[in-house]
Amino acid sequence: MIARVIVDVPSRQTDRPFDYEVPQELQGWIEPGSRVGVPFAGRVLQGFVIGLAPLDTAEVDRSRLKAIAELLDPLPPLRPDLIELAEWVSDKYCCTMIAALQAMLPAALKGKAERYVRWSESFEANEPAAAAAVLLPEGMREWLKRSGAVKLDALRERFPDAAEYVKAAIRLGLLEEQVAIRDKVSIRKVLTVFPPDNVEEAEIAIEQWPARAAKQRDILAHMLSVGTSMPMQQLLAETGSSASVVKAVADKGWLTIREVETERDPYAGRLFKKTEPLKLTEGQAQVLEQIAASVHAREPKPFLLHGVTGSGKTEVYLQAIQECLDMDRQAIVLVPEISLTPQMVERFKGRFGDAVAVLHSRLSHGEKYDEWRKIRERRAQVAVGARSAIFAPFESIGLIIIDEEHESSYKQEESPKYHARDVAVKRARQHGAAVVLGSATPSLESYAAATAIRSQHGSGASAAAALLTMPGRVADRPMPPVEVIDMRSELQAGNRSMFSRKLYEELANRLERGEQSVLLLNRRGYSTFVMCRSCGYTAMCPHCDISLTYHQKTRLLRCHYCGHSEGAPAKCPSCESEHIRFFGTGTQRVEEELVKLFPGIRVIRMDVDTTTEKGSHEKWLKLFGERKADVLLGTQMVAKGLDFPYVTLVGVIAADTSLHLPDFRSAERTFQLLTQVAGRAGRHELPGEVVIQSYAPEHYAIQTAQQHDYESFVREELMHRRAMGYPPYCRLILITMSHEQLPMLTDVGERFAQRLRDAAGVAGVYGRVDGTSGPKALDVLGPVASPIARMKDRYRFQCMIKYRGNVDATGLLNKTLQPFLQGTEGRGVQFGIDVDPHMIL
Ligand SMILES: Nc1ncnc2c1ncn2[C@@H]1O[C@H](COP(=O)(O)OP(=O)(O)OP(=O)(O)O)[C@@H](O)[C@H]1O
Ligand SMILES: [Zn+2]
Ligand SMILES: [Zn+2]
Repeated sequence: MIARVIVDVPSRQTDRPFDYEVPQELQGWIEPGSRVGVPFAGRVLQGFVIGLAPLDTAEVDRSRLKAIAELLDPLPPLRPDLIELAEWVSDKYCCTMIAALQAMLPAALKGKAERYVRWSESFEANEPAAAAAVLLPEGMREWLKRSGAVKLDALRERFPDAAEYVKAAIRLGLLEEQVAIRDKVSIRKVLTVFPPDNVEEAEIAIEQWPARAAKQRDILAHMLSVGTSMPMQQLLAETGSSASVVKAVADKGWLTIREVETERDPYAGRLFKKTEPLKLTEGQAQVLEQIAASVHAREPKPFLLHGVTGSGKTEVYLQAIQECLDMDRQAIVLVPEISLTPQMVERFKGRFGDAVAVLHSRLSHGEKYDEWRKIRERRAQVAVGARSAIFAPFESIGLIIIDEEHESSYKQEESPKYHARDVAVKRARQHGAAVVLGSATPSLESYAAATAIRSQHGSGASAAAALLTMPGRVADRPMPPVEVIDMRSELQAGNRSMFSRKLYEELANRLERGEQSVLLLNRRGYSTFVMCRSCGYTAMCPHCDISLTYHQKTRLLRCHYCGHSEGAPAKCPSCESEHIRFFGTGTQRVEEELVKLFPGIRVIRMDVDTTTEKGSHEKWLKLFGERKADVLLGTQMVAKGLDFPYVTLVGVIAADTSLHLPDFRSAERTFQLLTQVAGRAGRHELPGEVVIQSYAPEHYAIQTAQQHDYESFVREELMHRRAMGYPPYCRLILITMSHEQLPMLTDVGERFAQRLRDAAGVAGVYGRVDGTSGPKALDVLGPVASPIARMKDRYRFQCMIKYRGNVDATGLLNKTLQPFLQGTEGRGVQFGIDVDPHMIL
């Protein structure tokens, strides 16, 4: 028997399966989806078996055929449907097969940690009947019970023919698989640092701290600004300091260090109040009926659920999931990373209890692995998670829900650059599952796919979807009235504050009435950079063409692309002026102004600076939910999914900053943001109100957001897209090329673009793509220097392929790129490909 193995070499040149012999002792253990170690170019590398075949079909001669060196897990971590899905992902997004496969697994399975297997006492206690049903080889049960966790290799050696039984027992939960031996204990001890009790004293101490011990001072300042305890490891990572410095501060009595027990189950011990299904409104019931019918019919049909903010989409999701579980099938719910708050988790755990597994990036590797195993071993039937949860290893998926489907975080920005929405539609087709894309502000792509626009122009991003709508809020609550304030006339009237008179007044009202406000500072396109006010000098990364970002807490300048960091200068390096300023996050300035205007106001500020620590995001929301603050002030992250009954005012400080970015989606993103944040007001009994401040109040994105008028926005926006030839009227592929030497790069770039044009010409599809061009066309724009023209000391160029949806552009690209790279023409130029890019900048 031979195995076809995708080996972990991240290069396009070796992106194909290699044949290996399956040694006698591993027969029965190895199946498609197994992870193995194989000899490759003189080393043993990790690989995935994607198929088995008879020995005589091997691509090389028997004498040169190498054997698989080791088996890494008792159960194959990948299911056959996921291997097929990986093939689709690698085709569609022009990425290597290995990148696609690895995207489907939890990080704990990527390393080469030892595998262990052990007897599960808890399972046996709960399900003796099932336990008895598994026929284990003579003596195995006793041996395992005696030995605790045993290495997979030891188990195989002792019971060479037990493959089938062991795998069945793991699937059933009778045996447990473990990554590393320390996983045996579910409680870990973590060295944790606690901030001082007396904050005022500590602040004074910081002021007077001797200058030569600046590192110690920084540690203490960091702990004060965080305000809660944190693991030592995390503190060191965040400050770049060393443990001895932290100990020195502790020795002086300002910090406490001790061991704290932590649970592996991130939600262990937390009680979720059981919720019962609500009686649906008529609108909800109609929508549910259609979704349920599709679930029952096992029809892989996507629905686009356009429901205004507060229309009760979540309750529809919950009841649709129930239908799916009743059929003994499983459900995946994707929510944007940022909305994956305890509030959100509670809604699902409250209804389905332990059947819910939660997957998100803030979990540790071990926690993620545990949640993943719950799914694979059928202990969980519902997976709630961010983007990558779309790969949850369920056996029989009946329903996939994507909440806030317009969110750009569903698009992965590193390879494989997949979009979870499109993967969901594909996976649903494999399983015969229904798909629900829900949003108050659907993306234009999805909306076009669900309406006639797509069929007219043959450019749909995903399969045609059926449109479902919930145009009103639950209990006939009104949408909040939105007032748009022209900030130009404020200035003319002599108001130089960042708050308009109206917003000031309304804030004062809320304070008086004890109600809460949400303030959004639209900061897309801004960053915290350093600029000299005398000469205009800005601090740039020496390796990348991009300004450095200032980090308040560590007082360091960092490059977001390569990680370079340096101390913030006290004097301008260019003109020696001392007027060098940190243009802070902006939210900080708003906070200062608020405190000045309303002495005693309680403000929670949420932005990148205050939410980097694990759990901080949740902490702030919890405080706000408990009404321990009057104002929740923040960036984009306050706009989503929040449902607080006492929020009656939403203010947007600067609505337009995102309007003028050189990105064809800027109007769409602005409309979405304004509509979402406006939707936070008046969701319960108390009526809400929204004030939007703008310097371009006549812009249609702002006008239509004011009217809560999604359809009008779409109509206007589609006109622009059509005229300019942008999605959904065409599709895009962004090709980024990089090299250390500029002349080499320009030369290769030109050649490659020409090669693509030639190939399109031969295929008979080469032509301009805009609103008026014919139905079958593909154009190649560029190459031009990328907006970030140099990164990590490499120059960057880009080409854009613009094409109609009925042209096989990825096929053409794959066919052109492979020989180009394998030949001599590529000359070390690195290619990055982004299909349906979201970041054009
Ligand atoms: N049938 C119902 N009866 C009573 N209350 C309901 C019903 N359905 C939903 N609700 C309540 O209405 C509020 C809004 O619902 P939900 O948060 O699901 O809205 P949504 O459509 O997801 O909004 P958004 O897009 O703004 O997140 C919630 O507090 C929810 O508990
Ligand atoms: Zn200067
Ligand atoms: Zn850099």
